[in-house]
Amino acid sequence: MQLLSTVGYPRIGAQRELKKWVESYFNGKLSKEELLQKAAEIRKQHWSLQAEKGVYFIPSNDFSFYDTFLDTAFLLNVIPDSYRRLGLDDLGTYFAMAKGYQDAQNDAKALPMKKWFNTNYHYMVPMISDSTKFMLNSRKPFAEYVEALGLGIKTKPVLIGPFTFLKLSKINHGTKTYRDYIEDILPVYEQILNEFNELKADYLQVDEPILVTDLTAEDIEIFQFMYKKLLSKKKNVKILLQTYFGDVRDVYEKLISLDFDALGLDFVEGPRNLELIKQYGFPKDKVLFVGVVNGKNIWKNHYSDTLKKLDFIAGSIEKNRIVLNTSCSLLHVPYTVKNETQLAEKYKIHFAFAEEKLDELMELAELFHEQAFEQNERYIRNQRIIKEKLENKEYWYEDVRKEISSLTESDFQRMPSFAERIKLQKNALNLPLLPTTTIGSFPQTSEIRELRKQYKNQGISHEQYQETIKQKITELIQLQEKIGLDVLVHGEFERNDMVEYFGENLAGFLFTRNAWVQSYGTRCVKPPIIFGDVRRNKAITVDYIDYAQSLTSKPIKGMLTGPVTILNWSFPREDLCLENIAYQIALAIKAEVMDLEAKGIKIIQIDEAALREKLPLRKKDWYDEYLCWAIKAFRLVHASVKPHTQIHTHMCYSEFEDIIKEIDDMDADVITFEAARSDLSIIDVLNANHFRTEVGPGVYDIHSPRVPGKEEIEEILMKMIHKLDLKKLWVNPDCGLKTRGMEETVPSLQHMVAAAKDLRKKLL
Ligand SMILES: CN1c2c(nc(N)[nH]c2=O)NC[C@@H]1CNc1ccc(C(=O)N[C@@H](CCC(=O)N[C@@H](CCC(=O)N[C@@H](CCC(=O)O)C(=O)O)C(=O)O)C(=O)O)cc1
Ligand SMILES: N[C@@H](CCS)C(=O)O
Ligand SMILES: [Zn+2]
Repeated sequence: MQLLSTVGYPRIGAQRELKKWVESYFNGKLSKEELLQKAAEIRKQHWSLQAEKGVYFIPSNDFSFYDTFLDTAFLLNVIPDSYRRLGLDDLGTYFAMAKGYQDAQNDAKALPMKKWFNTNYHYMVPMISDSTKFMLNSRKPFAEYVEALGLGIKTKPVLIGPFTFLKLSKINHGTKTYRDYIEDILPVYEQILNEFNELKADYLQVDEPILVTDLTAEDIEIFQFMYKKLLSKKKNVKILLQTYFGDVRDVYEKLISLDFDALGLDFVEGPRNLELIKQYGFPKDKVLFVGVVNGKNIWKNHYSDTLKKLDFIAGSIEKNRIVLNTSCSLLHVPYTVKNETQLAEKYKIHFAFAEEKLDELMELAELFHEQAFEQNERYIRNQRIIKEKLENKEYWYEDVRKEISSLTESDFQRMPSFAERIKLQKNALNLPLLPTTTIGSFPQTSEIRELRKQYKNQGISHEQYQETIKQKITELIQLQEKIGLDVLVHGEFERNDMVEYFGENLAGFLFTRNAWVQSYGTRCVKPPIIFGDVRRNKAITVDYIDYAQSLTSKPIKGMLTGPVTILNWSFPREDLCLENIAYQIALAIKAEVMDLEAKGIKIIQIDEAALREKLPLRKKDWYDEYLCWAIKAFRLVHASVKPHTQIHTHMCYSEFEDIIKEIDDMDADVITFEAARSDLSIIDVLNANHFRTEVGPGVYDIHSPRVPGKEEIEEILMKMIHKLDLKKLWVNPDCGLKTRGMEETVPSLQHMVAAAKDLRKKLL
């Protein structure tokens, strides 16, 4: 029988228990001992479930209180002095790195956070400097291995590999590169290997996902050097080199020649891995962990397609050296379909969340071994469900399809040119120099969330809900006027999430009650599911935004989420063309834009927070596979507005260096984005590329409760002014304020407005 494996399992709990416990610990409502105890209980549940479902290679050390990359930094003692100096206990230091720490004496910023490859998960970026002393600083991987053994479960401990760790860390030293830390990091990994050897672990999973990205000749040489050295110290514990999110074309030949015991390859996002096996073969002394169950999407596995892949692989490798695996960690999918009690069975049959994916592994193993698998009832059922999905006409909109097929170039081209319309907009808006604004959301207090819960559970009527939201909007308009902001927002109080909310209000989407996925730390998202064609049947945001504008003479910025972001933060159908889905969503959001404009809204922001995220991991695919339609989808949304309507967009992450021209080509009038957490490096990029669009690089980081001082913001603005055209500069935070409390939001915005006002005086 085929052995089964998972790369990792979700850890937040089926009802987000871990998130709630950690937050209770932050609020002082749960003691450290209670938190540790509850964490052990949830780990036990995950291990036991996987054992029950027949998984042989069950991961351990995939659990984390915040992020496994941060755990690795902590394990390797990559802890900057600024956190050590706080004198906190281990857990306190760990959370200070995650969230920042501020008290009367101390002010430590959180570590930077970045997107984990092309997912909506964020990892904490370790900071390596000359004072970093690599050494074993935590017992976590060993303790969890022993904990599982105590339950009678022998796990496969999981570690981020040294190569990926160094490549994704920030080296805080002018001249040094990651290469300079190889000799420091390897002895710690050697020690880890030795300890697992002493603990008699069978297999250690070492994750090196960076191998699926473009590597230079130097990278490859370093990778080889590191593993030759490390593997030469290997004893009994076997090493599984695990990759995911793509293929390993740059290093496959090296991987098969190194002394790994097993390789883990992704055959969902890395179809080219099949060709590599065919072309170069697969050594007789290794085991192949075959990632065929998609760890990133929630659609049922297409057994017939998967069995074809497995058959192909079995042409080069005997079945007893093949382990059936998930394509990546199941961290990126929700827990179980079972908890979707409000979703009709006719939809649910199409989904496999983490728990159901374990069943899929088991069924695939059975089918893989059967000569006559086509007669197996599991196979027949799977074929029937897939067919039903393809033929389903419930969300099939001929009008939308027709509109898309008749689009011409002019539908993507806004007129007149940027230079002409920006003048008209400046006259119409009459804003001061360095206009101040926010990104859209204001604190989502527990009061608002509780209100929405009541509404969803039919505890209050639609009118009561709407009334209270409008009350909140009224208070927020007054607050923003008092703070002195120039362009106001309605606060997004009616939205559970910037994507899920639109999914709930567009035909073609399904939404869930419990399908939570971790985004960062304790923060989760519930991606809507794109089930068919997308259409806007009714206006979505117009009523609230129109109401907000009726309360003030200052401009209200109408707030929408863009098509690429809605697509990227949903679970799209795997059998439909992404470009087409993006255009369908674009037409729906365009209708919303036109309605807002008709109501007299002068500024409309179309957030494309996730545009950068799904850029293919291989540079050569960037344009043809993605940007060519992603940029067009955005342009389609706003191409028809009047010249004096100002279009803003927002992106949370500043790693735009290589696609800066394409971002300018989105043809927005203003773009706001994250900058504070990335040392304002984006400013040089904008400067060097003569960026045309007006810009609002964030002046403070909203991911931490830390309140920035007025002088600090002024200093940041001065740096921006030195490099960017003063007349094109906006002043705003990095991102929306939904995760913050009012207590820090108000002083932060007051400082921001005061800094802008002071500078205006100085500069005029
Ligand atoms: C900008 N970001 C976003 C990303 N992806 C998205 N889909 N959306 C984003 O905004 N990716 C990149 C970043 C990630 N950033 C964040 C920031 C904040 C969160 C977050 O706060 N998530 C919330 C859940 C939000 C939500 O859906 N809330 C619902 C349900 C609220 C709830 O839990 N209700 C309780 C009752 C009330 C209570 O006790 O508070 C319940 O049902 O029991 C809502 O508001 O209605 C989180 O809690 O994690 C995510 C990503
Ligand atoms: N308008 C959204 C963008 C977040 S990326 C917000 O302010 O939360
Ligand atoms: Zn943002």
